[in-house]
Amino acid sequence: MSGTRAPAVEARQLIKTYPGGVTALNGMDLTVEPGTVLGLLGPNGAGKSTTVKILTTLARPDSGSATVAGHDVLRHPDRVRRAIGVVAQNSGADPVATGRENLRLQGRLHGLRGAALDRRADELLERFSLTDAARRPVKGYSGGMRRRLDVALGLVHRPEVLFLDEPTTGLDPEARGAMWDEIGHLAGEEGLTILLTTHYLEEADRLAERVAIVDRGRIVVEGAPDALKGELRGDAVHLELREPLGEGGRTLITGALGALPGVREALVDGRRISVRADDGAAAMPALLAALERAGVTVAAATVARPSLDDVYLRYAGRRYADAEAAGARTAGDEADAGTAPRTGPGTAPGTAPGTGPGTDSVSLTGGAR
Ligand SMILES: Nc1ncnc2c1ncn2[C@@H]1O[C@H](COP(=O)(O)OP(=O)(O)OP(=O)(O)O)[C@@H](O)[C@H]1O
Repeated sequence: MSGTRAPAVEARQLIKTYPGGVTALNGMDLTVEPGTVLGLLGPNGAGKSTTVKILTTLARPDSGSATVAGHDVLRHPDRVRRAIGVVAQNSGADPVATGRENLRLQGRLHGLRGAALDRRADELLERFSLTDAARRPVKGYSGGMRRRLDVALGLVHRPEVLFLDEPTTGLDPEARGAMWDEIGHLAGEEGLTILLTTHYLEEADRLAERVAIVDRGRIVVEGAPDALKGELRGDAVHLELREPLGEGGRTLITGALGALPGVREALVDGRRISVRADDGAAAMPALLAALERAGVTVAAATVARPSLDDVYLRYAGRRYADAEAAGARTAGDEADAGTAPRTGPGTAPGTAPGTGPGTDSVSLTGGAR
C-alpha cells in the first residue's frame, strides 16, 4: 500500500442531534488509512453507531462532511454504497434461508449472476468455514457461525472498506477469538480497510492498528494502542477502599497522594483510587501509609502497566466501566420508557477530563506524559 494514497475514510466535524435534543456527535473527526484497521472504541451511547450510520449513508449529519473510498457521503451516497460492506450489530441474514441462499441473494442484489455468483458464494462459504453448514437454514447456526456469515455477506461484492459494528458482541469467548482471527486475516492478507466499532477494550487492543477513543460524541484521543499506553509513562496503581470517600475526603486524599514523590497523577472516585506512579511497587508503601494517616482503610491494591482502560481514564476523565454502566442505565431507561428519546453520556458533551461529578483528579506533570 502506498503511503500517499488518500484516506479510505475521512470525517470532519460531524455533528448530529437526535429529536429530543440528544447530541450524539459533537464534532467527530476521523481518518482511516487504506488497508488498516481502525477501532472506534467507546462506551455505550458514545456515538459509534451514529458515526457508522453517517459513513454508510444511512443517516445524515446536521453538519460536517465525510468521504468514504474517496466519495462524498452526502453528494454520492450510491458510489459510497458500492464501495463499502456493512456488518450491522443485528444480523441481516434471513434465518429461514440457508447460508448459501443468503449469500446468493446478497450477490444477486449486487449484480452477480450465473457461474460468477456460484463461485463467489462457494468461495466465501469456504473462506468462513461454513461449507459444511451451507445447506442448513441459518436459524440452526451457532452465534459464531451467524456472525461469520454476516461478515461473508458484507464481502460478497468485494468492497474496499468494511464497516463492522460491534462484531463480537454476544459471542462466547471461543467464537470471539475465532472472529478476531478472521478480522486479522481480512486486514492483513486481503488488504481490506476496516472500521470496527467496539466497546471491548481488549478487542480494540488486539485488532486495531489504530484506536480512536470516542466519548460523548467526539474523539478524545487517537493512536496505535501501544503508543497510547506507552505515553502514559510509569505504572497504574489501583487501590480499592473499604468505604467510599465523601467530597471532602476526596479532595484531601487527592492532594495528599499527588504530593508523594514519584506520583504523577491521582484520581479518587468513590471507593476507588487510580494513581500513576513512576514505579508503582516503590510508591506503594508511601501510598498506603498516606491513606492510613488519613484514616482510610484499603481493601485491595494492584500495580499494572497502563492499559487502554487507563488511556480512557486519562483522556475521558472517567473510568471505562463507569461510562459503560452509565450507558447501560441509559439503555435500561429507554427500554422502560418505551419510545422516549435516549439520553445519557451524549447529553453532556464537552465535560473536561477529570471534572465529572464525584471525581477529583490532580495532574502533577501536565498533559499525558
Ligand atoms: N434514534 C435515536 N433517537 C434518539 N437518540 C438516539 C437515537 N440513536 C441514538 N441516540 C442517542 O445518541 C447517543 C449516541 O448513540 P449511538 O448509538 O451512536 O452510540 P454507540 O456508541 O453506538 O452506543 P451503543 O454501543 O450502545 O450502540 C446516545 O446518547 C443515544 O442514546
